[in-house]
Amino acid sequence: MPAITGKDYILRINQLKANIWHEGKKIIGNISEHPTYKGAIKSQAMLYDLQHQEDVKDLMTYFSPQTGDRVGTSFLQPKTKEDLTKRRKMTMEWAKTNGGMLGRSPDYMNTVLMSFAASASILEGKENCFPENLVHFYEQAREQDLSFTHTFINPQVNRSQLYFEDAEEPISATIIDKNKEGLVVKGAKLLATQGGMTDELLVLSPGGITSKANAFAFSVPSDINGLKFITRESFVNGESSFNYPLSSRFEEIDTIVVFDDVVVPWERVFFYDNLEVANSFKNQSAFLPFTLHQVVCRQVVKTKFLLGVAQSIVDTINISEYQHIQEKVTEIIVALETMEALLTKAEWNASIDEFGLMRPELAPLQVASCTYPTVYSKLTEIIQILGSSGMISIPTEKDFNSEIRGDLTKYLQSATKDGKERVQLFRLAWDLTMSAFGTRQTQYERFFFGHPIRLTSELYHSYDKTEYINLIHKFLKSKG
Ligand SMILES: Cc1cc2nc3c(=O)[nH]c(=O)nc-3n(C[C@H](O)[C@H](O)[C@H](O)COP(=O)(O)OP(=O)(O)OC[C@H]3O[C@@H](n4cnc5c(N)ncnc54)[C@H](O)[C@@H]3O)c2cc1C
Repeated sequence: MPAITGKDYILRINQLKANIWHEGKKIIGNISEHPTYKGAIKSQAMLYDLQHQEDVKDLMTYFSPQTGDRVGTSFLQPKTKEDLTKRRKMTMEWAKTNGGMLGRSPDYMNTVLMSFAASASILEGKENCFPENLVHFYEQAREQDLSFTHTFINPQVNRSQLYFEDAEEPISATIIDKNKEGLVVKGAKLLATQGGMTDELLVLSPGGITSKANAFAFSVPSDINGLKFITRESFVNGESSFNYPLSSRFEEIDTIVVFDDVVVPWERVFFYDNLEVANSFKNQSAFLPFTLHQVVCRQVVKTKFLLGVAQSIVDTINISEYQHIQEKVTEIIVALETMEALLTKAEWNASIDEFGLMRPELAPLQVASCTYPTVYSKLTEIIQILGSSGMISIPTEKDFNSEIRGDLTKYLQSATKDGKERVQLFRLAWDLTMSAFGTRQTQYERFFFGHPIRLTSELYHSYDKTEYINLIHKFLKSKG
């Protein structure tokens, strides 16, 4: 099956019947109709529909090298700068439909898989490694347009560097047995965003592991025997897009993943029991530059969304004459231009890598990923400050449909909008920055790619500083 439509996606996800636990109960019935999942599933379905929309289908798809069918552009292994540009435009096209709020739109994980498969040669000849499984699985995912979530973080039991898990039964997902069908895995992983609403779950060991039993990479269908998703509390307060413009549409539920003796079929195993590979594959592969490229594209779109909300508030209550307001909006402009400049530099300096991919320059993308986790929370704070009490005086759609409508329309009017239009804007600003959905977005941007401190440390170690050291040596030797 080539690039799917939204209907295909919904049908497949409903058929899966993954084992999902929500508020103490197992979800029974169609997941696409469940109040917590339905908004995000519908929004994700719209992304798949774009792959078939006449005016953008050439951007959203390309012709499979295997079948000649149209397949999703996020699976494209870029060989030229044009390919890389196409990938950027595709990600931005998808992100525009949700203001960058869907952190795990399918292009994120498709990019992860694409980059891993392109780097499969790293695994060749290494113990307990199956590069051919990885390549074959990528091809299958591309041809069937499979959707993915992933999980790699172990439960937050004890993060001391000296901690070694020695519980009787595994807490972190662990290989407890091997048989002729595959690996037997027991334990848990935190966390999987969109858990239960994707075809597949890609499972990887986190960096810095010390036990072979925790060293693995594989993918399993979301409904495989023994796999359980446990959701957090839902942040969907209702279906009204007036009241909850973002959470009603883009709530990507986060889940804890439990493996109860899950048998991972051998053909789905990419590597296991190999500490050296588990701790190095991610960074040696093309994962970082390509995944960060997708991430920064989405974050640029998200920053534009924030800027649009901020300036709309400024115009609506007419506060643009104040210098500190100008300074605050300018801070968002600076963030946007900085992120775009970093993205442009990464693409400008792209070059063919050892896997034959047109790889964007890594350092500017790393800089973006070190910057955004701290900048994003400042940007949301700016919106809270601009909106002030307006973020609180936000009656609901029901109020506007009641007999007090007249009061609200009159007393909540603004310089440029009637009461209802003004409240609609402020409800958006609230859902973006203050609701449970909004604060989760902030936590997501802080942590979804790992600890900010680890990201800075990685940049420190990978950044080539030789030229600058030589400059100083030369300077010190020179005479005035
Ligand atoms: C909204 C959201 C969605 C997510 N979605 C996914 C997903 O879909 N799939 C997935 O696999 N992961 C996901 N994650 C997990 C994410 O990758 C982790 O949050 C991140 O890697 C940090 O790990 P942790 O949360 O376990 O924090 P911890 O490691 O427990 O850190 C807690 C605190 O201690 C500090 N700390 C811990 N160890 C060290 C150290 N060695 N050096 C310095 N400081 C340290 C951290 O900086 C942090 O401040 C998601 C996270 C969030 C918040």
